[in-house]
Amino acid sequence: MISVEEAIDIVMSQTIEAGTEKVPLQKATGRVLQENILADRDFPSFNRVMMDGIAVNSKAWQEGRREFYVEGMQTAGAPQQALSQEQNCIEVMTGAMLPQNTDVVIRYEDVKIEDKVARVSIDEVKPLQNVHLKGTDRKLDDVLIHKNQKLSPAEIAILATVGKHTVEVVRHLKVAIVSTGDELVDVNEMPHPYQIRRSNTYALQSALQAEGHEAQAFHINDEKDALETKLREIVGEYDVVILSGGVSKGKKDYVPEILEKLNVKKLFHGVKQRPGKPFWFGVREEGSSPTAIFALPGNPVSTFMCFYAYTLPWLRKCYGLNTQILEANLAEEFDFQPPLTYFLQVKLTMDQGQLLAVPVTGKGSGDLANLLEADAFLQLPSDRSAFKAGESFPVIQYRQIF
Ligand SMILES: Nc1nc2c(c(=O)[nH]1)N[C@H]1C(S)=C(S)[C@@H](COP(=O)(O)OP(=O)(O)OC[C@H]3O[C@@H](n4cnc5c(N)ncnc54)[C@H](O)[C@@H]3O)O[C@H]1N2
Ligand code: MOO
Ligand SMILES: [Mg+2]
Repeated sequence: MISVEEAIDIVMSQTIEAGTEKVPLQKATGRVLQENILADRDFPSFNRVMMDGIAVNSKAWQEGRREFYVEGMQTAGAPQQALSQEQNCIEVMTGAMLPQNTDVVIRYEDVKIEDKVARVSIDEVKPLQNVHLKGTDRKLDDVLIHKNQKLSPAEIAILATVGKHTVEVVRHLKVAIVSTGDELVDVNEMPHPYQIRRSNTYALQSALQAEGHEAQAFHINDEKDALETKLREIVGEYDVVILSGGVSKGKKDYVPEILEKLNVKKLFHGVKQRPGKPFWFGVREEGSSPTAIFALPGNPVSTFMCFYAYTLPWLRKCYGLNTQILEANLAEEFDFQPPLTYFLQVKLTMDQGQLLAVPVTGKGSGDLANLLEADAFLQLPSDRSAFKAGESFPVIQYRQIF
């Protein structure tokens, strides 16, 4: 059996080259950009009025004029007008082009308009006040967003403004999630006393969805022929296969032998950790592109933990993204004797700017209801058995709490 550190190194060394694809802007959030985005015009692209009010010529102002005849109105979305007489003004709206022959905008709040004459009630104006000058934010052809940037709503706004209705991003790998087990029925079914509803595939699909990722779910019973036939198809078609169950010592735990029969190269089986000890990982190099296979132990908390500790950081790395691992302080002392890395379930709180982890142990890796009580797993190293309050350890969060 290998250590958690070795298992992580092996998994992370097996990233898949995802390639690129084009997606519509509305589907681009969370994706990793694969092109540089340039300004298609100056920002702003014209001298833009910043306040609703009147536009005047500063020369007239300097000569002492405080009353201006209103010549017309320049609204947003209309071609630029020109002030014909320097002593006059034009009413202007936010987002409109500043009329030619004007260079100062005075807000309606500082003006009283009666009988087409605007009387200004302030004593001072600054040159170009309330004017957003063409090209002052960014210039035509400036690089606005660099390749490899993960797209958030801020980048989406910029992509929209430069007219990118489709965007080149890192391709999403095709992910299959497969539950195995004769005891499992689907959510819409009523289980017999000896059955349960399958929850792992839904949990994994949801965890991927939270990451903006789609995945197809399958179920296979504990039958060698069915496993071989269906897994052959799935492994042939998908880039990533996440299995749950059938990897331990049971008489119907066929998954490892079937995967090896399908020429999936086993990279490890068994990790010195709790939960998730029987975790199996391998790759199939056959065909045009490799397939990575995460065969996670079926106990719900094990499946859950292994996905967040291994599969998710691996998937992000395939897309050129890092998984930042925070540390949290243990809130109370904790003992764990076996020489295994213990992923302790914890409830996270914030204490004077520090993450604090309160143990909520639950009843083992079959106790999926305990996932509701915790937010994260605190990774306690295998080389010690006593952990003191206040010590800090890496934390793998599955619930975003802040
Ligand atoms: N003799 C030994 N027995 C077991 C060992 C061991 O070392 N020696 N390891 C235990 C550990 S640790 C784990 S974890 C489990 C892993 O079991 P499998 O990966 O073989 O999974 P199954 O046997 O198929 O199922 C285990 C458990 O999980 C439930 N399950 C499975 N899939 C789902 C699902 N999609 N949704 C909800 N629940 C699921 C299943 O009903 C079982 O209760 O093995 C221990 N045994
Ligand atoms: O590894 Mo198992 O996940 O402890 O129950
Ligand atoms: Mg089993």
